[in-house]
Amino acid sequence: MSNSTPNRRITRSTPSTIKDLADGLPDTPIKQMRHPSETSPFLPTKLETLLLAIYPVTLVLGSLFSLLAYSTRSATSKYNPIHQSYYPAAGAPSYFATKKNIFNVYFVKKGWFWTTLALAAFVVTHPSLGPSLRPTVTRRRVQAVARWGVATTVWMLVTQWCFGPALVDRNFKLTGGACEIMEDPIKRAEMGRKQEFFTAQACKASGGLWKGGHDISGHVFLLILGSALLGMEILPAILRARGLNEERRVRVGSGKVVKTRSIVDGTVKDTPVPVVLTETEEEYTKLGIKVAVGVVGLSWWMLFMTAAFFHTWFEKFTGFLVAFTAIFLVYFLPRGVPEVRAVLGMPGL
Ligand SMILES: CCCCC/C=C\C/C=C\C/C=C\C/C=C\CCCC(=O)SCCNC(=O)CCNC(=O)[C@H](O)C(C)(C)COP(=O)(O)O
Ligand SMILES: Nc1ncnc2c1ncn2[C@@H]1O[C@H](COP(=O)(O)O)[C@@H](OP(=O)(O)O)[C@H]1O
Repeated sequence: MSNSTPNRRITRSTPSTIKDLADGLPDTPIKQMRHPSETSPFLPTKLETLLLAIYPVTLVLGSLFSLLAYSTRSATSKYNPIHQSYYPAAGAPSYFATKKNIFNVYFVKKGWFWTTLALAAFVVTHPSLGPSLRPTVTRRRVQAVARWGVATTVWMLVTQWCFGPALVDRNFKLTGGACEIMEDPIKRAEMGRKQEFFTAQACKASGGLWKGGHDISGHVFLLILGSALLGMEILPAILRARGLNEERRVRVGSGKVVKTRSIVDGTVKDTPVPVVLTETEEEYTKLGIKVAVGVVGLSWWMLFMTAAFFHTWFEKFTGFLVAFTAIFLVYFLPRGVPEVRAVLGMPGL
């Protein structure tokens, strides 16, 4: 990747904004006011920070709602930490506080499928990745699938299978958890060797109680990771369609940090080339984005419901932390490490 052409910001002769002025100054107080993402490519831009902040805010508001709302205080059932829900379900404060609610059963419990479907719709229709609805293999499509592959691997290791039980189950056992029927020696003998590595799913399916350990919220993890993945993928397309400025920065081969909008086809350019879309491409742009926004919206609502009616504060916090680690790996690490970016790329770049 060439970086011999200087960045547009550096070549501009007359400063027109306070930020331009600050860029030309040594370490002055104005310069110190710069957003952290302007100095480290690993950090989210102002807009990304604002959007990602929705997650912790939702978790806090949902948890506060469960403490303060009349419906939860007056419910005939109380929150039961072993069942991780209001128990018995018949006295739950809301339809959304029951595990069998239709959105939980068909949307969250199949959440990775819906995330994959929405991403696939965006990848095959959006003109910024390749010709709409044509099976052409482009670099951007391959890299989008690679990012999905890394996120899917993390999702699988955390919630499904990690060379045996998933990480959430291993963590539960490591922190002192066990399946209650395993404590009965007769039942334990009946189960045999196959189920020695017990998982939450196997425990609950055998009528046991999965209790005692720390249970990272799988729902919080999945809903944040899936919706942030879709959000991060479509954000550059939305910004471009609205003619808004792109503020992401990346470290290039020489070690210099440049704005992504000055990179065109892997080369640092003086003037970004404007994107012109045909009418059909615009239609597909809208369709791919609408599907993704729909899945992101429903994920947000279910995250709010999970925060309000399920889990303890700490279980939600660890679910959030694991999801944000995965988001950092897939979307922020490549900005600062050109070698990782060569494989995973970046949405819209
Ligand atoms: C970028 C495009 C992707 C490329 C994919 C390749 C081709 C795609 C072509 C078409 C796409 C159409 C369909 C997608 C087909 C296959 C890929 C999907 C793979 C899956 O994800 S299928 C598995 C679905 N399962 C889930 O989603 C389960 C989600 N549930 C959980 O993770 C857990 O239940 C939990 C975290 C919600 C918590 O569990 P509990 O503790 O409550 O039990
Ligand atoms: N928003 C939501 N709606 C319904 N059930 C939810 C939920 N969030 C969490 N749960 C339930 O709470 C339990 C713990 O979830 P998790 O650890 O995935 O966050 C799971 O119970 P089950 O495993 O009995 O279905 C899950 O279905």
